[in-house]
Amino acid sequence: MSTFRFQSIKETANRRTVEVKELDKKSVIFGSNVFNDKAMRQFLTPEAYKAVQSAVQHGTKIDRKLADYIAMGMKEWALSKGVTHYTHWFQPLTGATAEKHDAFFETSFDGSDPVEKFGGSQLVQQEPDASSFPNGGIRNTFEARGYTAWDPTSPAFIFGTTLCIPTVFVSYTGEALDNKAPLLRALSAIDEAATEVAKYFDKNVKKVTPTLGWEQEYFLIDSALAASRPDITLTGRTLLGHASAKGQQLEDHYFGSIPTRVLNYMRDLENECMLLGIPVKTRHNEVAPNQFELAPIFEETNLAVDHNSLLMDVMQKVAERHFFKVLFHEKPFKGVNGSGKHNNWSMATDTGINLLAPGKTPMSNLQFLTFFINTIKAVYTYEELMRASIASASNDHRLGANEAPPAIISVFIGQQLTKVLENLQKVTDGKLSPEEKTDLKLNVVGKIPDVLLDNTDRNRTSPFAFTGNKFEFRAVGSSANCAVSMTTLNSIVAKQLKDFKNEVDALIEKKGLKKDEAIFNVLREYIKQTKAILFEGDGYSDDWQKEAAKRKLSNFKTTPEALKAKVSKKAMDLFEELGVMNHVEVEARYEIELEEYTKKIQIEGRVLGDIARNHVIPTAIRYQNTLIENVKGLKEIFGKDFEKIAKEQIILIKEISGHIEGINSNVDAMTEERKKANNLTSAEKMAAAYCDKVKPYFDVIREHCDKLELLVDDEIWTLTKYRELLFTR
Ligand SMILES: NC(=O)CC[C@H](N)C(=O)O
Repeated sequence: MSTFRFQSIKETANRRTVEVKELDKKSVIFGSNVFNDKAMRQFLTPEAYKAVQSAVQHGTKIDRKLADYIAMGMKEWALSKGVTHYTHWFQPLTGATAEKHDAFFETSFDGSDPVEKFGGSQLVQQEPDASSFPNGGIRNTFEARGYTAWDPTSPAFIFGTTLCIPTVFVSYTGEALDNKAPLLRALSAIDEAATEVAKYFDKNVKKVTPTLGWEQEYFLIDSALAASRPDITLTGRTLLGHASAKGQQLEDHYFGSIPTRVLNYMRDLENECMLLGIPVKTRHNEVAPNQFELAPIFEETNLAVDHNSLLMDVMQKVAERHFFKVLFHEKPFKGVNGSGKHNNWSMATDTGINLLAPGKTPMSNLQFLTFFINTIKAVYTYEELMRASIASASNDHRLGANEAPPAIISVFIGQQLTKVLENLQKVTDGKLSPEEKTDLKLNVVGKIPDVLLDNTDRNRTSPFAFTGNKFEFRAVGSSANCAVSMTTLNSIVAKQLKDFKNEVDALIEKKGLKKDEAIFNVLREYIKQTKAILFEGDGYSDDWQKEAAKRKLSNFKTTPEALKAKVSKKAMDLFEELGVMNHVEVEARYEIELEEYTKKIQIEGRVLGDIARNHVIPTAIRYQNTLIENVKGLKEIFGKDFEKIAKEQIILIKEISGHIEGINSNVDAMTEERKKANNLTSAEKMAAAYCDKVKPYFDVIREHCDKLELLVDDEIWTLTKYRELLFTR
């Protein structure tokens, strides 16, 4: 009997739900562990409070003395909540979060004067010895050390007994070594560009804030079952396993009643989120068995990104209390839905207007159309960069099936807006007659209903869908740090809005057009130019693949191919012009992502070889020996008639040998390809070799293993099966 598998199943079957401590109402506990406005007013001097506010709102610098006062207040607040340590909390280019805790506690060298200390210098800047994080050559090239610097726009928070201070991670020469610094620069670029355009419609606008509401999909697997699978433990996904007879075909899990054990986990998690100020709102069962989703209320993008990164960490920690393991991988199980992290994005003005929501007047609708069409134009111009921004080894498995968008980037806008764009396209070139203006006001911009048909989920195959008052970037993967896709999206729209402003101003100045005439003229041209990116149909159909090729849209199915757009001249120019990243920072990220891809496939290859040889083959041989014994016995009893009686067993014995041979020869061939790939010197070539030469063996090896799973006696099969992983909760 394969003890580990059955022990795990038994352990899971005996699980009790873990009780969750009831806390006060959400509105009462929300943000209790955040150094938010309320805490700041209580613990900071008025000058210190003002300094933080001004840094948050206007990006002003905080002087050293005030930093000392802020640190003091922060420490007092933290100590009042039983905190012992502090850490600069940052997001290195591993995609995860990083922290190194230091105690407040200090003594003099002879052990006297023990005291809790935390000064402005510790708050503002730290130099973690973080030399082992990926840096893509930045730090070697410049021999620069890295340091973390306080980001006052994202408030400090307490997790456990540690005060966490959100920071950027940069080298002494100024290059960003993390995901947050470029994001902050992109957010500032779009603020500047969008504010200028918004001023066409309302002179009072002083700031535009991009907003983000992510939806986090995930799988929840019992921790004992997860631990029984080396592939889940080491790669976050199953590398083999025959499909369960029942999967998601009955659609009985989606939005179904949430299993009690899971619900308790969710409640516990939500309590933690409330304390941390993460405004989680929605929870439900997703489509695949054991798949779930959690979504917050949208927030300012920097905060939303921090909250998502923090959440992923908290989710795993809370899961341990409930004997679950969270799988964030985009495709942990073959044949059922994968997990996305749909990024709902919009822009809001400091006057309280959502720039992607239609308004009540023709002018506010023209404002909406301006931002709407500019976003479409940005995606059209930079579709390859958008694809690159969501590329990863794990997302490659998800794209193109089971309600995840294909690798071709397109924009879905729905019928109503398609018609509006068709009409706008007919606007006269140059000056407009009074009749035409009235007609436009009444019948085009005046006809956009203030509540657009909610298109959410209407087209699940669209990578970038307009959903009534925001765009939903559906292609983002569940394990991704949203900073990467959000840096790209906000940068491309910033650049587009800058160009738009220049074009409109030129028409006003040089051709003497009125402001609204100029806007109509530029938008008309954009509509004509960007048609290729609009697509309303089935993203999975072969017709779309052909049609997209005709429209010259990119269709990069794998990460190494897709990533190339990141270092194209077009991308470098974009990021450099906006001051988001210089070419060193862009190239470093490209290199890091290629290396990450290579390493992930390398690890998967090794794990698969190991499981196939050390679990599957020995088990298959054990079963084959039983069959051989059986055949021998039959021969002993039945003599020459045994062949007829043992016919099926003999076929099975041969079949098993065939699969064993299939596994062995392909694992050997895969290992050979890995060796060859490892000898390549460029990161680009190595990633391509792992993708094109090594990875194709995964399916072949898996096929043999999965066939054997069906043949071999269930009692001795060592690997926990799909039906057990997906249906035991
Ligand atoms: N219901 C849904 O929206 C499913 C989305 C799907 N899980 C994805 O990969 O994006």
